[in-house]
Amino acid sequence: MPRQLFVTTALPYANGNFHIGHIMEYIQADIWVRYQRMQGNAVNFVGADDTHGAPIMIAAEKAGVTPEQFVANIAAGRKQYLDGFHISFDNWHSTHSPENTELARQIYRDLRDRADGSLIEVRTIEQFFDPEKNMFLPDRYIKGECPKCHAKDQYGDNCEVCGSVYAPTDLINPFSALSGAKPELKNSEHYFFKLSDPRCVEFLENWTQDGKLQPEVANKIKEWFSVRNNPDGTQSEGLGDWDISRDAPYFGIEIPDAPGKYFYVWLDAPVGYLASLKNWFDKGGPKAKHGDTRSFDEYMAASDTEQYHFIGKDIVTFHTLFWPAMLKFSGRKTPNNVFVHGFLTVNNGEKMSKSRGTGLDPLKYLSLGMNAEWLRYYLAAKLSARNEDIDFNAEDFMLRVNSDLIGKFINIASRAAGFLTKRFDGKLTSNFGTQGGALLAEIRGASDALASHFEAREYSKATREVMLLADKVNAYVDQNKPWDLAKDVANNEALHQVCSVLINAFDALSRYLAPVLPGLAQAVQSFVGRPMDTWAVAGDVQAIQPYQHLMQRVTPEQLEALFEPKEPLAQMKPTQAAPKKVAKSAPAAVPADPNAPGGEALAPTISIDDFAKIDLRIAKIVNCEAIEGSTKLLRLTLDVGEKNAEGQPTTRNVFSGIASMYKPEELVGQLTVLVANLAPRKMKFGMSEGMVMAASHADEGANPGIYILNPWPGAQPGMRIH
Ligand SMILES: Nc1ncnc2c1ncn2[C@@H]1O[C@H](COP(=O)(O)OP(=O)(O)OP(=O)(O)O)[C@@H](O)[C@H]1O
Ligand SMILES: [Zn+2]
Repeated sequence: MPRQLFVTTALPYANGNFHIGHIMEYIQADIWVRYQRMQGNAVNFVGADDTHGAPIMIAAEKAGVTPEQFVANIAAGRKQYLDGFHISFDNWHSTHSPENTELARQIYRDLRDRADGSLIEVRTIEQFFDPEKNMFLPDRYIKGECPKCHAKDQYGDNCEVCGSVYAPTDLINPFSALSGAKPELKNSEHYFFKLSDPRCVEFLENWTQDGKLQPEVANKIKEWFSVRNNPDGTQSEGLGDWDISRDAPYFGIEIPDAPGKYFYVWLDAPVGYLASLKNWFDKGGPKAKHGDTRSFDEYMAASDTEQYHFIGKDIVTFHTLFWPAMLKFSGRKTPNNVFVHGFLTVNNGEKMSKSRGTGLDPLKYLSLGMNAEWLRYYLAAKLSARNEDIDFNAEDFMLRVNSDLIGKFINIASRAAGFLTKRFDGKLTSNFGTQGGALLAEIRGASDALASHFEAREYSKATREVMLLADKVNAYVDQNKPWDLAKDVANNEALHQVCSVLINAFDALSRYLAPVLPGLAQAVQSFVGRPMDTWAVAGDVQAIQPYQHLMQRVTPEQLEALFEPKEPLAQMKPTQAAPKKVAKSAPAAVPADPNAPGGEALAPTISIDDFAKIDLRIAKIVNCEAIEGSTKLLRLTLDVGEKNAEGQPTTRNVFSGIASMYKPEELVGQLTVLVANLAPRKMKFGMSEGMVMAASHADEGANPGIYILNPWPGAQPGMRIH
């Protein structure tokens, strides 16, 4: 009987595009799903955008669009990433959908209306309210002075300077980060899920400690149940009740029979797993895919349906406490397991960040022509079932792809295929000889061990095992030297034998790696003429098609380009002959067009959201110096109205290619315009922390000159330009 598997990845928050951390999670889940499908199991693998909550509402307002439009724009960008990295979701949906609204409300009603006593309670709480914006403020939109170390401009829940944790009401001189107004304390009725109820505590203690979770995860959770003394002298209570409501205005799902109250985004986010699955069932997906004619409700009620969630370590509480309790006490099936992974860092620990735009840009990776399967293989080689961080290291990446994946594995096929095609019409023999027969038996005998590694998400063990087998195959090649055998037709039979062993070995190893390398597996399927999408295939390869190159090596230039920061325009100009390396990464050169304004055609239309991504600020040039060793650059010291944690004013260092036009002393004291959120860039003379805007003609030969912008008097450093 095939297993019935319902598999999800964490729903990405729709406030930005995917970063490489998301892609890692999807690759981890996709490998598992593909392995299960190869075993003949019926998998429904779904994802969705997590769309609700204050951050999205506020981001949409800033961008000048409705929240619906905002999340629709993000959704429209998802496909290119998922297709690009061969992520085989069956369905992608949204938490802003009729299915999710209906399911979230039903789960809530079921919790509220329990015959053995409601698990929902309404309580009045005191909260900060922004009188200008007319809304209650989420913790992260309240700022003020830290009550412990008195650092200014700290968030409402914790201090980034001294690390202490407090309530927003403890802040000294609090202000709204949205309007700057002084927030007022106001009462509001909130809805709570009574997780501290003995029914919930007992259930969760058992659910989290019965051995299904990863041991390190289960141990961490254990702490949350017990009353304990904190280092700062306070006492933690054990499992507390969970505040599941927010007041209007809020982008979310309205709570039934509670006008003006919305579900907190984390209440309806995991329900999105079910919503996406329901949407997939309602569209007839499972019927078309595995002949499953059941309804969504029937599927979820069936005792053999297994439910698994792949998530990152930052969202364990939601998935191992709140989510199972919501499901259990609304009378639904609880997850069979939650698989937790660590974070991906890039080049020795640099943490991924949406806002700073650091790390490894997945779309840039693809646009450089880098093979998605290199990344899938590399991550597989590092991923285990443990909740631990892994690092993407460029050198290690090149080594594993070029030496292991291509050098040890792919090359097996190319070493044998030519002889078979030229000398034996592509036909293989099943007479493998003693040594070859033993080698193949060993490789084929590894099938169960490899299967259990994939099942247990021990991908690094699986890839290591495959590479050890590949080493044995390569040792066999070196001993039997097909290129020597080919020199004398008297050795024809031996040559045929050796090459047939190699292709059969390659066939088996390709199948073992098929969950990791689905694109390669498809190419190998045509090459060896038998399926690569089932785990077990009996018999031997009979014949091959002429060999076509299966995979390129990764080049140092590709990796260099991948991590090269983008070149800001004004820093480049005026440059007659830019060094080659710089030119390569510069924005696509615009051909001079004498008829177009300024000598270059207008760039394609952008939306107001695109524009909103660029943060332009008024900057005061407080100092300006020529740079020894550069005839083009000036070093500007800019005041953009910024302060450090201690409240001291800070300045920025920016280089600008305007030395041909301005003397440093003429610029000191002037106001100008800075692109303030451009990623900092390391230049020969130091870090450049932004870009000063300047105008120039595309045809520098005929229209030389570069002119910086100068706002009208009255503008103050730090003002945003809209
Ligand atoms: N660097 C990372 N490595 C691996 N997984 C990550 C990384 N960053 C986030 N994730 C995972 O991505 C999933 C979805 O996260 P989400 O979209 O909320 O992204 P996020 O980067 O945490 O952004 P935000 O701060 O906006 O919530 C979660 O399972 C999270 O653990
Ligand atoms: Zn502090």
